[in-house]
Amino acid sequence: MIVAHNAAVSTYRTPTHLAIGVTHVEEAGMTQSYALQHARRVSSVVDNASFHEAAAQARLFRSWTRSLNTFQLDPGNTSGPRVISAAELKDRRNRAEALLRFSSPVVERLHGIVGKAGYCVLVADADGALIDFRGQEDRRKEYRQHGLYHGRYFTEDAEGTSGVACVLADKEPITVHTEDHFRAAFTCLTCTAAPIISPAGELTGVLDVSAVRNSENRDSQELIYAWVCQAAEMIENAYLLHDTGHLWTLYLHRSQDYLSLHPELLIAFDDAGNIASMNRQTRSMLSRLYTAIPSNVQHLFDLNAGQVIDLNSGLEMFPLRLTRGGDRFFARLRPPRQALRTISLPPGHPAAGHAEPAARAIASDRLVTGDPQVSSHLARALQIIDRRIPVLLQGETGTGKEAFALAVHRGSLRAPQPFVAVNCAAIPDTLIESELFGYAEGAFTGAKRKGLKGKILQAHGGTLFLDEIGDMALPLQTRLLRVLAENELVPLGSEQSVRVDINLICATHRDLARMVSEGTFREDLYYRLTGAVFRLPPLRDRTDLGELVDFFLADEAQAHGTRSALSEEAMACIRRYRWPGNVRQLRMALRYACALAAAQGVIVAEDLPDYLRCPADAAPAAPQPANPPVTAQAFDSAGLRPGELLEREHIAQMLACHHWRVKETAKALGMSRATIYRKMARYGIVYPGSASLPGAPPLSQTDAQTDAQADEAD
Ligand SMILES: Nc1ncnc2c1ncn2[C@@H]1O[C@H](COP(=O)(O)OP(=O)(O)OP(=O)(O)O)[C@@H](O)[C@H]1O
Repeated sequence: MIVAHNAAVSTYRTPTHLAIGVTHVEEAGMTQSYALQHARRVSSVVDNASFHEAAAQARLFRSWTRSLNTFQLDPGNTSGPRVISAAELKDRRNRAEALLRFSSPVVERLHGIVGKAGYCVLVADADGALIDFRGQEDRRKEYRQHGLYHGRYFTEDAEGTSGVACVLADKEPITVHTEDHFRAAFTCLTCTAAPIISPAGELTGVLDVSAVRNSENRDSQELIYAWVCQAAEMIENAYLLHDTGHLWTLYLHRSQDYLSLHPELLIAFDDAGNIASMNRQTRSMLSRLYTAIPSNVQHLFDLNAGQVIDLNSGLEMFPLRLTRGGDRFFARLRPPRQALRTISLPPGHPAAGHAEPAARAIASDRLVTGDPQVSSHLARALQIIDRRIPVLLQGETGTGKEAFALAVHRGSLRAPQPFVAVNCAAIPDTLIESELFGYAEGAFTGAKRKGLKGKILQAHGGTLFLDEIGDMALPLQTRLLRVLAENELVPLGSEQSVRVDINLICATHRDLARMVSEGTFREDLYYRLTGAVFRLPPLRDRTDLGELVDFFLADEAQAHGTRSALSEEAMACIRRYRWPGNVRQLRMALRYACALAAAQGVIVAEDLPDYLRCPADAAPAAPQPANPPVTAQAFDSAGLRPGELLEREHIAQMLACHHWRVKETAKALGMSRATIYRKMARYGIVYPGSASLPGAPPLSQTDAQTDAQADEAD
């Protein structure tokens, strides 16, 4: 940072209340006389209104005038910009998480283009605080010394004219080249900045590309100017596309080749054609054509929303002509995301009043939420997830706890960051510690040479999903508690703690409260995990079975190219069954049926798995598997809850259907082999005619590990 050593009284006109002097900074190579000279020039220009009237120059002149007259700043001041505290920077970055999420990849790319030429790339928030920085490693010190670093604060009222300050004032891009800066401290900088406007039309940030001691003239910045404007537009478009996922979005370009790569125009509208949002290019083009920009697509294209949607059906691209001006475009229409439509709650629903803005509600297009209980849970989870409230999901096996957790992650601000899922029951106790916490180089014999980054650290910045948390051993619970309390972890064999920042979602089918009272689950951890608790209903209680069936049939069709329909008889079988394996079992059953029915295209009852087939005239209330598990009657039901009893029954059925081959059963159930072994041990499911599990003892560390590895390889 620039350090002021000395002060000398200047002779130029100074703001009346300031007993100013020119501080000179030898480290920055700036002399006192230079600062004085600059200050005189600024004063004289403002006093004599002698700036050129070119648009940008006029903006600079206005900014100089405000800096000198309104804010009473000293143009001869050579000290650096105000630096905000680390805590304030963190807070600002948190508040601008959405902006950073969309700007980060673009900033990275832009830096890849301009970095080697000596430019750094910065993002300022809407108040002018620099919250993101990319610069060449070997120039960092220099950038920092001149205020081009995160944590610096560039507002016009404090630092006078600068690229960021001008954009904040006028919401227009600008290049502020060397002596265009108001304060002498910044005249060695060349800054080109552009606004980043949110889909709601508000200024949310500023993208800035700057260099120190750029020897080129101002015209040389034209290319940088074009890049910065284009990059800012890319950020805005990404923001808009994310924000309007619940709407129809038209992508338009004059050339069909560029339509997918880089659409010129983006217009988002609802089912009635009301335009909810458009990108900057659309806005500027339409404002040239209309005095007031039309509010419905019908006025733009002479086609109502329904006709535009019809044009799109079955076509990847279609032509569209603007009514006014007659420009022709190639168009693509993105339909609203399904999840958003299914999770919108009816007015009067307890969660409806608190609905977040639509963009936040985009949870996933991979989760069926037609059941009101599921949709209400999802809406609430999305409302709290960005507030660092840990979520606990409860529900029987296969009810979609992991799918739900993933949807919540995808609808959170952390969506671009990793989602890391760990099944605490599937990893042997002896391995789970290193899996979760990682270990340092050479931590123990057999450790990987370079150490291992544990799952918790892999989830840094994103979401960690701990499935079957009730199966975590007490010592590990203690370690996890420490991580959650301190936001730090120490990998095995390391002495250094590492900071971690995660959203935590846990799941269990166990009764954690009961485990706490029995002393098998730590009470303090229980309260840490249960910021919000959602119980996912079993499939037999869900009202959206039909939607789930459609969803899985569509999924199969997409994977295999042929769409199968369900006969009424087959659907009746599906409706009658109790689904102990829940949504997972339904998915696998439909996959099986689609494979058998592939040729004829209609799934009949005979195509369904044995356990599902039931004659229409003898619909059983309880499952009557074609191949009943030999050992079912040997189960000890003591201590198992209804959901667990069903799961036990389901796994036993599936094992019997698959001739007790664990690998195939695991595949059919969509579980890992290690999980099947665990569940067999837990529920006391034994191989027919045997007192132990099939094959070698499955729960030995090596076998379960080998199975887990094999599952990963599968
Ligand atoms: N609402 C849903 N919409 C679409 N697919 C779903 C839904 N719920 C579950 N699934 C699918 O069902 C399968 C099982 O779901 P998932 O693994 O999330 O269940 P789970 O409750 O976590 O199971 P477990 O308790 O055994 O860990 C997955 O393939 C998942 O994608």
